[in-house]
Amino acid sequence: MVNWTNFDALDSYQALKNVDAVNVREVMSGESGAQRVKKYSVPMAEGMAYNYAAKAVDDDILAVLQKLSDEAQLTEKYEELYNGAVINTGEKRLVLHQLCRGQLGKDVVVDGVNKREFYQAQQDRIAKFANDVHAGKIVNGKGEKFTTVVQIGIGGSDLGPRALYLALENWAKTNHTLKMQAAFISNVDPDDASAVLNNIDVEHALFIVVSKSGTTLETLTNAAFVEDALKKAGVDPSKHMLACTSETSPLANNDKFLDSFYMDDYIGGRYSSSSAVGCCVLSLAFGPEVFARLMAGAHAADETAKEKDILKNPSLLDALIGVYERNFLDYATTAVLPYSQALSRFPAHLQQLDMESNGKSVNRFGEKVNYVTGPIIFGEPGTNGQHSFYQLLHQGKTIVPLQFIGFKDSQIGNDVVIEGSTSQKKLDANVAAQIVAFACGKDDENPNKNFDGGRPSSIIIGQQLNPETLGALLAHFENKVMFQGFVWNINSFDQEGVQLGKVLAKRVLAHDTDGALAVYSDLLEI
Ligand SMILES: O=P(O)(O)OC[C@H]1O[C@H](O)[C@H](O)[C@@H](O)[C@@H]1O
Repeated sequence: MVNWTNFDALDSYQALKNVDAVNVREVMSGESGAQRVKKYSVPMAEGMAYNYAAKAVDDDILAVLQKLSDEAQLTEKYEELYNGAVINTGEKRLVLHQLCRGQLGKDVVVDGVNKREFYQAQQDRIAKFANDVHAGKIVNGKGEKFTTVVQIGIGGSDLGPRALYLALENWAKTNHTLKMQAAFISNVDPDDASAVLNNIDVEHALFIVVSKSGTTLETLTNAAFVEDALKKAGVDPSKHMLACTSETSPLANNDKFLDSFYMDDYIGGRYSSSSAVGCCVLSLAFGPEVFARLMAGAHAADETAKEKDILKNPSLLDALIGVYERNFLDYATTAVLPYSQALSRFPAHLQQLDMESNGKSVNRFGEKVNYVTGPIIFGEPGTNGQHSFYQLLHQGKTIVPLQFIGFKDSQIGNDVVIEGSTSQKKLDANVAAQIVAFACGKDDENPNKNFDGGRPSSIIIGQQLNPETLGALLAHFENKVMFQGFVWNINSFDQEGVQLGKVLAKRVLAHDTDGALAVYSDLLEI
């Protein structure tokens, strides 16, 4: 059995308070910096590496972080999780998203159902459905092939799948495995659905209504919006609409859908890309084999997350360094900066993953904690970000730890040498330069041009963004967030904080308002 103890009650918490801080500028300058870049690197799944040379850690701090990991029983807690313990205490649920991509420990059986088999069976059903659509065995009312798939969902039923689709769209085109174009409708803003519908050929589109709960206002509204548009276009919605939901939801077993695919309550929305939620749209877009490759990459990362030695476990190490920065260096934010245009929506996915999971003030037993928890996450692809918010990152008063992601090869492979280098080389040169500029700064007599440096970063480096490396990236961050939640002794798997706004919005629509809500409603003429 593991002990669920508050972070500040651990010996290693006190030890971390007393460690000697590392001056990033000093250690990253000159020969010492070059040695750190070689030394402070951990292999990740699928040939990637997590390099943390420019973080404010040294061997002494790493040793205390190892003690913290052992004392807080972080890998033991992970083991409890994948073996089926009730980790989500708020909702009294198991947490099984890793089981969608492979068996990590014991069989998890609930009410006589082997959960790994259940998730695999849904993937198999989706694979058959997708293959039949691609082969023209499942067709529209006129007997014609579907060419487009549209996901209707929000939050975890949108961000992860959308980020993954965009991450692989150009890779799939290049590798001749883009079977269907995908589009996404999430916002209840009518312009979102209208713009997507205006852009696609509705007669040849399949729409997946994705909602774990089957009760989300935005998604149900958009599903009805699309149904209405299909009817107006003279198309039978039941031949074009699918459902992806949990078996107990109001959307389940509904014959107004062409077919339905299921996840369950043990998969949190922001962790659901590996379940039917991501499987459906990605298998239709890229083919089931590509989804299987994505899952294989994620499973490989899940396996490395079992390692007790933090120097061999990149997600655990990343988590612990993040905790050190958050609780002892007082850094409140983290920027995710992928030097890959394909990862344009990955920061948005990580924003939900991290902030919805670890934006908590009470521990897993509902008691207030006396330390800070999850950081604020934001980010944009480089080099675009360099010409936007990097000014503050370089010279602002707030130090923001940076998570870079970079690849040696492009996805499309089309490149040109201009002034002696390809665009890919320019991209990679920029990320290398940024890490050193942030860490080492530059002295200048003119204070306006002076860079203090000392701004910590890490980088995940891979050969190319493909299904395997993308899967490993996805799981790396999920596992990082999980380990951090374990350190803080919070429940990373519920999200009560999003409820209040929803309840009040329903009251506005029912005209049951008072106080400030009434005045705002009047101002907006609702
Ligand atoms: O999939 P659904 O049940 O429609 O939920 C969609 C999203 O809405 C909720 O409000 C939560 O904030 C998210 O965690 C969830 O992913």
